[in-house]
Amino acid sequence: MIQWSTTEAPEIQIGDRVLASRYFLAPLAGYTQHAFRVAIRELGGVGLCTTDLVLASHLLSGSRKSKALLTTSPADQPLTIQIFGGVTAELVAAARWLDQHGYAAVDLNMGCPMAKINGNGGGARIMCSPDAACQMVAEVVDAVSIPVTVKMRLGWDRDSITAPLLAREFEQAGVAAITVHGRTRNQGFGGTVDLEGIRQTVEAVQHIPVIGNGDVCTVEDAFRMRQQTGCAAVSIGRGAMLDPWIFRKISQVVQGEEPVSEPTREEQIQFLERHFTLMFQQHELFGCRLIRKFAAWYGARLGIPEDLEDRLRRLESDGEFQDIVEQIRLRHGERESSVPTALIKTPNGPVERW
Ligand SMILES: Cc1cc2nc3c(=O)[nH]c(=O)nc-3n(C[C@H](O)[C@H](O)[C@H](O)COP(=O)(O)O)c2cc1C
Repeated sequence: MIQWSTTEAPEIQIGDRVLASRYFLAPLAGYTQHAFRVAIRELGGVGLCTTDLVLASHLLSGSRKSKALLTTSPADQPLTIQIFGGVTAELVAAARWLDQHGYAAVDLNMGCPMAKINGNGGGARIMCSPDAACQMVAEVVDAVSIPVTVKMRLGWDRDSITAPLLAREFEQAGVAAITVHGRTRNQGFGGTVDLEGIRQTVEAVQHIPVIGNGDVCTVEDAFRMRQQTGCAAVSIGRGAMLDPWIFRKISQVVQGEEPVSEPTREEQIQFLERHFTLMFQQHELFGCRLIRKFAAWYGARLGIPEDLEDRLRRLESDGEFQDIVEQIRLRHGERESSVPTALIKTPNGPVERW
């Protein structure tokens, strides 16, 4: 077990917000909707959640999809809204709209590697034009009174590592914090995270918190990220779907409550039920479709037998869900494989095709 100093304050300040924990849920488009955020917050230890990325022009036109992504509740705080787009005027207008409608913070996506996002001029593509990126960020910061943060990768490729330079410039422009996923755009989700690259970004700024991100799947990974990079906080994406209790466990270690407790069998089943209930409350029958993609992430961790994981992946109705849960209660842990099915599911193949 990697030890962690218990003398450090557990909370962190980003702009005018004081967050109770330094361990955040990273945005995962298609997964980190309201239902997942609330279900995971209820387990404890989450300092901040961020929405899936919302296209600025869709937010402004009030599209149904963007409204669903902006859905929040008192149980879903603190929350940051992430926007993206290649047109500065749209990003400025979207950030202003969020400010005027009571949202507490806005995050600009400069990290997404997907072709359709980069084709819009958004996502990681922006990092290729540092002057334009700085201008864009400065205009958004100047337009709002809420904290503006930026999520980025280390750069476009190995020969173009721009994160440290951009972080320094963004701090000057008034950005409140920066999250760095320790991979380049061309790495996609392959290879390993470059902790040295994150460290260089941490060292490039003067005061603002840098949040380290990438491949944190255990409590040890989280503390290693902090020790080796010096980052002020850690954001966890896929690791939270593979183990929704990761934040609670980190918080137990931070508070000196070792050994950390693993969720009981009943807690695991109740988590699945809670996530589904929240999803169904918001989306009704469509919630069944949305919960399907979690099956591959949850199966191994929640002790779901493979055949029931497969049924969850094809879920059609509330009644069927109740039946599956009843079966899981009877057959919890009866699995051939303890490797989560989802671990082979991140984008692969030539990067141009994503
Ligand atoms: C399915 C999926 C969807 C993602 N969606 C977003 C997104 O909407 N916004 C964003 O900034 N990053 C997004 N990311 C990147 C993650 O936030 C994170 O940077 C990356 O997965 C590395 O962290 P992890 O290893 O903890 O998952 C996504 C990643 C995945 C796998």
